Amino acid sequence: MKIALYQMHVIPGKPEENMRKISQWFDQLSEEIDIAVLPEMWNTSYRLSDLNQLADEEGNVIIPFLKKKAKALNKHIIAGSIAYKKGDEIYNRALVINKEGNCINTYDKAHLVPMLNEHHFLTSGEKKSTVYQLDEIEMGTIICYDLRFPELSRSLALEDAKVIFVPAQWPKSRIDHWKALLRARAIENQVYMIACNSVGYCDESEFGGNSLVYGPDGSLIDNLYYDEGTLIVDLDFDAQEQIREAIPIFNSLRTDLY
Ligand SMILES: NC(=O)CCC(=O)C(=O)O
Repeated sequence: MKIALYQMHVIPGKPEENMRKISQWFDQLSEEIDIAVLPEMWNTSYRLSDLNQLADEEGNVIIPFLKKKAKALNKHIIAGSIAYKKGDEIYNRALVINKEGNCINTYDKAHLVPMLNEHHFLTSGEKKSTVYQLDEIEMGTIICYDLRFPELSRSLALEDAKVIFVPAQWPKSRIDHWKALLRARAIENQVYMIACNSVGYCDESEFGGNSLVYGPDGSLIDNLYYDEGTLIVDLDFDAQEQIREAIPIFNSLRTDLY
C-alpha cells in the first residue's frame, strides 16, 4: 500500500488558494499511490479569530471537491482536517474520503490546544475517533495535540487499527516532542504512525515539518525534514504481523488491573 503525504505550506486565511494548491498536488500524484494525506486545518491555517468568515459551512465547498477528486484519481484521501462550521460552532474536523467518492469517517479534534487558545474559537469534539477500513485495512485518525494523549491512539489500536494518521500543524519549537511521541505511539501500539505536518508560518507561529512515518517497531521509515513537498512510503502489513507475533503485547494486556 503506497501512501503520499503533502507537507504543505498552508497559506493563512486563504481557503481558495489552499484548495488550488491541493488540487495541483493531487493531480501530479502517480497512479500507484493508494492514499493521499493532507495536514491539519489546511483550508485556513491558524487564523482562529477569522474562522467565523473562513471556515467551510457544513463542508459545502470542500467535501464535494474532495469526493470528486478521490473518484477521478481513484485514490483514498485522508483529508487532514479543516475548519468546519455548523450553526454557531466551528470544529477542527478530520475527513476520510474513499476512492469511490464517499466520506466514510469524520472526527472532531477532542483535545483543543490551550497554548494556541483553540478553545476560544473552536468547539471540541464530543465523540472519540473511530476506526475505518481502506482496502480492508483498519485505520484511524487523531489530530496534532491529540498525540499527547496516549489513550486515544490506544483506543484505536484496541479497535484493531494497523495505521494511525496524524494530520498536524505542529510548531518547530517543539519538534523533538513530535518525533518522540510519534515513535512512542508506534512502538506501544505496534502500528504505522503516518504523520503529516505543515511548514511555513501563520503570524508568529512557525510549523516544523518533519512529516514522517514510524513503523510498528518504532523504526523510522522516512522523514521529509523541513521543505514543502511530498513523502511517499510503502507499508508492509506482513512485516507488521511478524512484529506483533514476536512481541505479543496485546495478549499481555492486564485489563483486569487497568
Ligand atoms: N495544532 C496543534 O494541535 C499543535 C499542538 C502543539 O503545539 C503541541 O502539542 O505542542
